[in-house]
Amino acid sequence: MNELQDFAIGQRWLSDTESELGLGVLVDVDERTISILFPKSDETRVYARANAPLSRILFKQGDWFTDQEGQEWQVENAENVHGVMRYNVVCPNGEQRKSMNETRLGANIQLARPLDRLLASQIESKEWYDLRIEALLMQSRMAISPLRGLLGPRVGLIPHQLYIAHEVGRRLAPRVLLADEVGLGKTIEAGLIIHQQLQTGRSERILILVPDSLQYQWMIEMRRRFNLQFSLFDLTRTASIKEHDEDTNPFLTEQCIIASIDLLLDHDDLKQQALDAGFDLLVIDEAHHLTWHEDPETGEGVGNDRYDLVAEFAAQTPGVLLLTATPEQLGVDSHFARLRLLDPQRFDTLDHFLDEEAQYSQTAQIAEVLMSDEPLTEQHQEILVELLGHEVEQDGEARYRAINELLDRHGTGRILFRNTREAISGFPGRDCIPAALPAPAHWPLTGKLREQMWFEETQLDGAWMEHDARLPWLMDILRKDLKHKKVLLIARSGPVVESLETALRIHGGIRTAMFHEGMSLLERDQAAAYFAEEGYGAQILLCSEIGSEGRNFQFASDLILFDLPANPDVLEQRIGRLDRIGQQNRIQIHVPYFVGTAQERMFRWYNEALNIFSNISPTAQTLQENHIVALKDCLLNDPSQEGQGEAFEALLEQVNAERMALEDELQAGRDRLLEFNSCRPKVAARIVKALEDQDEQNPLPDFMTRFLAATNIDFEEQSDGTLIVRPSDQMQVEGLLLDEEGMTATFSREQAQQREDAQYITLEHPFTNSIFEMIHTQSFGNTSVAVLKSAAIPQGSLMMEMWFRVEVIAPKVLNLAASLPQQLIRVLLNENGQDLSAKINSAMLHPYVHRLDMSNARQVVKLRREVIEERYKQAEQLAKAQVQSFSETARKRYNDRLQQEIDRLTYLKEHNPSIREDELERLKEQQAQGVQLLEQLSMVPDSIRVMVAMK
Ligand SMILES: Nc1ncnc2c1ncn2[C@@H]1O[C@H](COP(=O)(O)OP(=O)(O)OP(=O)(O)O)[C@@H](O)[C@H]1O
Repeated sequence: MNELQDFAIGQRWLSDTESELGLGVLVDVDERTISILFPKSDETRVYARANAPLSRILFKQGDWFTDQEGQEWQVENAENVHGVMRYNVVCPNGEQRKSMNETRLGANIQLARPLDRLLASQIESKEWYDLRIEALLMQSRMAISPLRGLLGPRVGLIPHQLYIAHEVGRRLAPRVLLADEVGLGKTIEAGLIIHQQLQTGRSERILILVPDSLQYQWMIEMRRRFNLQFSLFDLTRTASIKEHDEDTNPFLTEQCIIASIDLLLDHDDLKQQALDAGFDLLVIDEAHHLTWHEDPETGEGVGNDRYDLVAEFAAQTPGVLLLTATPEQLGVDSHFARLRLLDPQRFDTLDHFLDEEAQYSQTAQIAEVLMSDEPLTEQHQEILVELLGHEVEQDGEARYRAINELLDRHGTGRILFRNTREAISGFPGRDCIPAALPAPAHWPLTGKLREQMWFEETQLDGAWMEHDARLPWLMDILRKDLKHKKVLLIARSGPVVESLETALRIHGGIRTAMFHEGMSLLERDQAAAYFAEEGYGAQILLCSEIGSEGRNFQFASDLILFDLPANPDVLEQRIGRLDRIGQQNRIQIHVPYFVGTAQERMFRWYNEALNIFSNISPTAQTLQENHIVALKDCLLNDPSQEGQGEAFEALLEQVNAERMALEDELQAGRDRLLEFNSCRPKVAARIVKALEDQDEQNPLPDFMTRFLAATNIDFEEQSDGTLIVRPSDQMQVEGLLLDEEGMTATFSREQAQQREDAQYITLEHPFTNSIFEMIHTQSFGNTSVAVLKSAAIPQGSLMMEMWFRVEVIAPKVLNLAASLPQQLIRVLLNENGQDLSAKINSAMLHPYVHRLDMSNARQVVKLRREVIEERYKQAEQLAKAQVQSFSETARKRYNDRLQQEIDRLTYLKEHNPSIREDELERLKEQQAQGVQLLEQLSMVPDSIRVMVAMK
């Protein structure tokens, strides 16, 4: 078999990465894409023509194949007719000859049967055989592992993230709002979910829409941490695709795409094409920009353009992840509307939502009791009967189950995840360092708030700097206290940042970098990199407000707020650039303000009323909204005027008291419940432990070094434990994902996080997968003849070990293989046909098996051919019988597993309308389809080893 590059309809192709789909037929081809129908699994896939992971299947004279009716034929000769092969074939008894197109080939394809190879003296080395079996065993364990999709990512094991990933990543078509507080790892959670969805085949086409300033960061994060190659679609990219072919839909040329949401907002044609292309999973970052409100007059909902755009996509995409650290930033209306995007049936009207919110407190209170050691009183039991329909026993287990039941019925429980810093330890904390400066002589003390707060923004030429005390103050601290520090400065506007940067660089001789909306994306990323550079990098990065979202600057711990934003959530986003996972030091927040101006009052509002600098404040946004009118009054009016000063002091005091009361209330109430739902500590701890165990007992390092040595791939162990792996001229295998220039590899999670230049090699890394895939699809090590050193067995007699793979040909999305009791069957027979499979396992046999030189090995096969064939037939029969029982077990398991889920959802649906009807329907369909497909397991002979007993 070999590859032909020209495509023609009717050709047969096999997926390199998913051979279980069976043999596909090319059904459509155009300039950029090809479509392959896989009849066995009834799926059509569209691939980019340039890099389709497919192999053309061709047969040569003497090869055997099976046609669509299951009839076997041997090829006598073949000719190429307009790109499609026409085979002249003969049936096994030679009585019938005919000519048929390759289109008539059956979809089940068997590559290089091990027995045929063995009998043809194609004998492989003992090392290769051992490696093959180890790889198959690792792969089959992975297929049924609950950790699938969580092993590969280069991330630290952070419980709340793993909990969410585990909970959401396994869902079919997950639709959730990831709303952890700023900097707790929502991008990582989304990446973990995406990774699981892709690994298990639940999603294949993914679209990530982000603000344009975050596109590269997302692309890099997906590649660096998850080994996922997302393509960045901007105007240049889409235009260049269209240049080649006007009619191509660019969104069909790749499976995983990142684009700026503005690109689709500004270009209707692209938006339409993205909609037409269709995706399995949609991810929206910074989702607080999607806003919505109910028109008080008409009662109609009105969304902004972003909301409407996402609503269109969300309506036709099965999976949707929305990410925001500040879900209620723009009010409860928008929060409700975003939940409605995810589940329109459940969140039907705003009023209904508000009513329900009001009732959560009862649920929260009783959940609190259940979580504590407090005994359940009669009164508690009454509430529980009302909420759950039954009483709850006092023991821990029953209480835990009851909490789960409550959580399942809690309104947003299944779709909203919000972890807070309070619940997650390890953040070093923050200090506020105010700098009270004299106001410039003509600073406005009356008039518009905009001018009283940010007068510099009205002077685009930078003239304000001449009299602004913040500039000398800034130069001074950068030269003294912050001399050897990395400093992030954020101001609201681009022009202000530009003027400041020029002044610091030219007049202050300070190494600066800048980041604002007037710069190209590339320039911004370069600036961020210059700032991150140790040693010679910039001392200060000056950002406009766009730098306050999503970026990672936790290597710095000094933040200068050159001005204060109008909104507490925006302020939290700013601080969040530094106050993130990975921050090692207490964060120093420097806040200059002009004494006696609105700036001072704003500072005091944030500091004394909302207490936002020293702690993330979950109530700040709501409090500000509630007091916005009084606050505006106080900000606008000079406190030295009569009565104003007292009014402001009173407001600060009142709101501070309210804040503390509200925080106490939240503490006692609903947020604890939401927190518990967002991370159930026991479950999270179990996942972390399982991953730690896997890291500790990882079989991969040993396997990999032996594999590299056995296949002549160059590798060198470094003193720090990393490996440098390079392809060599003598390399004995093909098809591995290894670049010409090679790679630095590490197997250690810890090292992988420090050494980003090193590939983190895991069971899910593309390189490992390419080895497994090569083994799966090629004959690597699938025959072996060895010596069995044992005095207990008659000398010269044979023992045979044969492996068969059990495969389900089905759409990957059903994940049926996970229900098989095993994916491999091993049969061990002695020469007389005694079945020793159960008695002697591989590990027991291993120490007794030794190499046999090739010429003796060939002799053995030649002389003992009959016995070998006989035992092989027997093994096949034994394996077939097992496959039958596997099929029954798998059907029962699959059916039961889905039935449990269906029962749970049906039951919950009676109590909690947050269960979507289509979720239930989908499960039922999946159950029926899966059970049916599991009836037809196929058994593929994988490998064979003949052992000769010698002393
Ligand atoms: N499990 C992890 N292992 C290693 N690094 C992590 C992990 N989780 C988060 N980080 C790092 O912490 C920082 C914050 O993570 P991330 O950007 O995902 O947070 P976020 O919640 O999306 O932030 P924001 O609210 O600012 O958008 C990032 O630099 C990320 O790389």
